Amino acid sequence: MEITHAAVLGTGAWGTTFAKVLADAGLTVSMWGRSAGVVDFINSHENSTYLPGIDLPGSISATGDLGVALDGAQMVAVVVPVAAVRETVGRAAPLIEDDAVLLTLAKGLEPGSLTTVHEVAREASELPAGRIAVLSGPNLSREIAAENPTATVIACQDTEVATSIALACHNPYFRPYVSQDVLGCEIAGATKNVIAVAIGAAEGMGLGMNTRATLITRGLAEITRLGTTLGADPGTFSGLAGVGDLVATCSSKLSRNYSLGLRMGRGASLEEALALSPGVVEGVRSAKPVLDLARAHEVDMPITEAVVRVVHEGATIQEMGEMLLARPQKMDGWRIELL
Ligand SMILES: NC(=O)C1=CN([C@@H]2O[C@H](COP(=O)(O)OP(=O)(O)OC[C@H]3O[C@@H](n4cnc5c(N)ncnc54)[C@H](O)[C@@H]3O)[C@@H](O)[C@H]2O)C=CC1
Ligand SMILES: O=C(CO)COP(=O)(O)O
Repeated sequence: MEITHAAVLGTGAWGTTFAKVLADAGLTVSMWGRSAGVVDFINSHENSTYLPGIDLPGSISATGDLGVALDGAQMVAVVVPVAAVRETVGRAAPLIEDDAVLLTLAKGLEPGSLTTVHEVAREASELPAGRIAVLSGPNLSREIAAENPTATVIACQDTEVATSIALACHNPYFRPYVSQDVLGCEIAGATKNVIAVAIGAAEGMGLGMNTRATLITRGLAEITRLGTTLGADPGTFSGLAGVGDLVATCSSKLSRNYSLGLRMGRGASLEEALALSPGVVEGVRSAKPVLDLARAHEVDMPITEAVVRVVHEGATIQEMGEMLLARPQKMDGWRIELL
């Protein structure tokens, strides 16, 4: 199936950037958003609220009417925060064209249900799993909007669907790879945000590159442990959606998760750090669901656990550092696990 017209639900930083990616790949794009002011900005070719300074192509239009946005769309990209996916997809479902495919771009787990975004979208839309794909990778929106080259992963049970979507969003600065490991991509995307909060905090406390490299490496270990226990492909975690996204998110002040940790490491409270964030900080929202999921499957996730203690249980950043360093060493045959 050739996709030439898409709807993008969500007019935040990533939704607007992804609409530009699609437009620069030759599609016409109809965006839907709940804020009339942001819709007007997009129709005047700059989303001054979420993506100031970036000219948007004329092939992007925006509306507050979901039916108008979805009319004729062969692909529906869902780019709202995780907490809004169920409601947004549920409202969109009756209006989605018969053969259209759904693409989810949010990264996190739904609190309470501990469900991945793909699963939430499947439940809310009642579409078969093979018509819902997931996009995840090292995709800091601001860099992509500035047309810095990057790659990503489009994962779907149905490889033909993933390939159609990959062809639709491939442009000179955005290169998609195709995978069937939907679960692995989703677990990688949800968990790296939590690790980024810890790494930002370490940086904010003045710790250096060795600490960062340690936390990235051990973060990847705990992410991979959870993913593979749940049935994901271990290879996903050494690819773009795994280590690729982890490194990007844990190394850039453009990341909201990393920046939140950074501010807290420098002394801000959680509330102060959240108030300064330009958008949703999924690592704070997903930390507890990720830990609950890990505990339900008896998977050890010490860095995630330390973040949960800070963002939900009132521990200080200093206590978080102590929690990680004071962990007893575990002997696993000839190996010593330090974190
Ligand atoms: N910004 C980035 O670089 C990237 C973000 N993501 C993920 O994409 C998702 C969205 O992120 P951003 O666009 O950056 O967030 P954002 O905070 O910049 O924008 C969120 C958008 O969703 C809308 N929204 C929130 N609740 C809503 C609801 N109940 N109904 C309808 N619209 C609602 C807001 O009005 C806003 O337009 C998150 O899960 C994020 O982790 C993934 C990759 C890159
Ligand atoms: O997912 C992202 C990059 O791939 C964006 O990360 P933040 O939500 O931390 O900005």
